[in-house]
Amino acid sequence: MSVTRLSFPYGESIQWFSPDKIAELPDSPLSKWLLSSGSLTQKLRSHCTKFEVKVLGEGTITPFNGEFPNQRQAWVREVLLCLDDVPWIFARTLIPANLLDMKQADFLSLGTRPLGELLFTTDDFTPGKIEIAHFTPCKQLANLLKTLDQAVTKELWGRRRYFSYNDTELIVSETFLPAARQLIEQM
Ligand SMILES: C=C(O[C@@H]1C=C(C(=O)O)C=C[C@H]1O)C(=O)O
Repeated sequence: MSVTRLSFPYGESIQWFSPDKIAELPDSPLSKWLLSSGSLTQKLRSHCTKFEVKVLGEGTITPFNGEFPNQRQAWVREVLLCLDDVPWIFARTLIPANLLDMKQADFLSLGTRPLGELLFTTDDFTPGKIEIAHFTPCKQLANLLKTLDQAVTKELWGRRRYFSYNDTELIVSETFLPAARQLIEQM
């Protein structure tokens, strides 16, 4: 899989909704994955022999309009979570500058370790609300999926979770790629 950091960021401006505002969530088990609490990494690891985080890019950039209210800039980390060499999740994490300052070593040294190892192994971060989106990728994300040979035949589903740390919070969004949806729907 040859993706380049030159195209970072891959994320797109997406409309997120509270789950109860979505007329029709996808059939289970996908909706169970979208709404599941706990570490997604842990859940993914139980469905593969080889779990890998491929970092697409990280850096301080401007979030999309409305993506991260009151944050003109944020540390953004985009990764692919791969199960047995198949990319399942495109994840985009937004970390506000004040939180990055407090936990710089943790976040900047993550590399190919999953963020979940940081968020779920200490009591520092409190999981908050989940929002859901379903969308047709265009531009960067669509191009990324082309390079991954994952044709988009139907809308993608994603979720984003808020994690609070003292009086600030980070946002983790996870988009389920076509390969993941196909395999989850066979479960
Ligand atoms: C938040 C978690 O961490 C996962 C790992 C990520 C990363 O390494 O950037 C991003 C999103 C998550 O799916 C988790 O495991 O639930």
